[in-house]
Amino acid sequence: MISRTDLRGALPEDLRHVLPRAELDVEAALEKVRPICEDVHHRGVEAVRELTARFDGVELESTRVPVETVTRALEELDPRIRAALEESIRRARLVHRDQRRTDVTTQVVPGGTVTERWVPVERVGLYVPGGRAVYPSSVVMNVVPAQEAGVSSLAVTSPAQKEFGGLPHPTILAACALLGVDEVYAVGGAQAVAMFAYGTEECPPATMVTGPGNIWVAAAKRLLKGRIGIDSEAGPTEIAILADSTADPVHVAADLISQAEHDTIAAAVLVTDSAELAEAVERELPRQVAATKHGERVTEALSGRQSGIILVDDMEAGLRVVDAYAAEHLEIHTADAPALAARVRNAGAIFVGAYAPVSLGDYLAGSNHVLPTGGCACHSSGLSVQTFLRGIHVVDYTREALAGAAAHVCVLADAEDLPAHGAAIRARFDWEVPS
Ligand SMILES: NC(=O)c1ccc[n+]([C@@H]2O[C@H](COP(=O)([O-])OP(=O)(O)OC[C@H]3O[C@@H](n4cnc5c(N)ncnc54)[C@H](O)[C@@H]3O)[C@@H](O)[C@H]2O)c1
Ligand SMILES: N[C@H](CO)Cc1c[nH]c[nH+]1
Ligand SMILES: [Zn+2]
Repeated sequence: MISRTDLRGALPEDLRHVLPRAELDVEAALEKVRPICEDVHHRGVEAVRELTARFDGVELESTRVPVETVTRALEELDPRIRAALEESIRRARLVHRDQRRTDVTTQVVPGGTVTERWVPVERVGLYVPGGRAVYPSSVVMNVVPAQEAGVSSLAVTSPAQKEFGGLPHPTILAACALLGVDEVYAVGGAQAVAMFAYGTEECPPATMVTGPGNIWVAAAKRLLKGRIGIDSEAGPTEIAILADSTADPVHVAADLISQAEHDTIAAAVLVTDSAELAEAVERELPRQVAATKHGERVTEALSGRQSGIILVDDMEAGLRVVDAYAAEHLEIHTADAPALAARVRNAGAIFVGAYAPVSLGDYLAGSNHVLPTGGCACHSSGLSVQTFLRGIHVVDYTREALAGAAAHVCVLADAEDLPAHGAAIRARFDWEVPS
């Protein structure tokens, strides 16, 4: 069900070949999504409708969900789901509120200051997945940081669902209403990203698109980045677990399965220095998979090349492996988990010890679950308030402060053979700026 690679005795230099990502990677998907995005660019809403019919089997009359439908979804929401969503929102707000930035003014010289002013982007399109599973929790994870950042125009999009009359799943609509978002579209996949990038007759363009999605959504974000701002490439889910002999194989197997459940190309990786744990997890996986609802999907994900158990000599080697892999989620199940966690350099989010499973972070830890995948965790962060902010430097110098910098500016301008830069300084003074 899951492959095992023994790296004991020799850890190869290039760990990327040991831990390949899914066969169908974002780069390969780019060629498929390019014509989709071009079609939306040139034909607008007509193309979005046709693509929705092709990929989601729904003939949309309008891509926009009526506001009354969004409001009604909340009225009809199961009170237990409402209570859980409210608690999820409350905890996420606590964490994301603390991420807000204050403007900082630095006095560089008397009369010369630089202020970093934090300004939210104007309009964001928030993607909420809805293909194999539905993700009201991703409404919370997208909307809360955008709101805390002060974004004034928020639109949510999620795939049209055949069984719900071509609307996104009602719990997704209810979560939007709970958070005060009433601009919602029934569009999924690459065409949704293109809709926000170019705008259509029914959806004004956005400055930025964020949110998780499958390989097609991640590829569209990579393709249109620049035309529109994006967060990280939050594609097919990954979990890596770094564990020693103290780990409980039942917990480890359950957590691997919990994330394999997302997608047939989800990745579940165990890195351990304990052959006994590896064997116990190998025995435990089929037992738990047999009892899980999405067993077929989980089996495909676990048996894919992107998943596996890696045996290493010790935790030092284990750390090198997980850092090279840069997982979206990294769980640490070891004797001194906090100390080891503090040494990890590359991961979207780290879950410390036996009582912080990824499932907690998916819904209720207060942390954000929109996280970088495909190795992007070595250079990108998960979704946060910062994602929606731009730091603008405001430069304010008096005549005297400029005079104090003039000679150095002119020397550097000459050194770069850009004399007009120096001339712009000289033009402000009636004395000759020495060069
Ligand atoms: N990294 C993260 O933060 C994070 C968080 C939550 C979920 N996820 C991931 O999000 C993904 C959700 O995927 P999903 O499929 O359930 O929903 P999704 O909404 O991402 O994708 C569904 C859409 O994909 C499009 N599509 C389907 N097949 C296609 C094809 N062959 N060609 C082009 N477009 C196609 C359809 O238009 C459909 O609307 C999973 O991979 C999950 O692991 C990631
Ligand atoms: N594990 C996903 C992030 O990759 C997030 C999620 C939402 N719902 C359940 N799980
Ligand atoms: Zn999950």
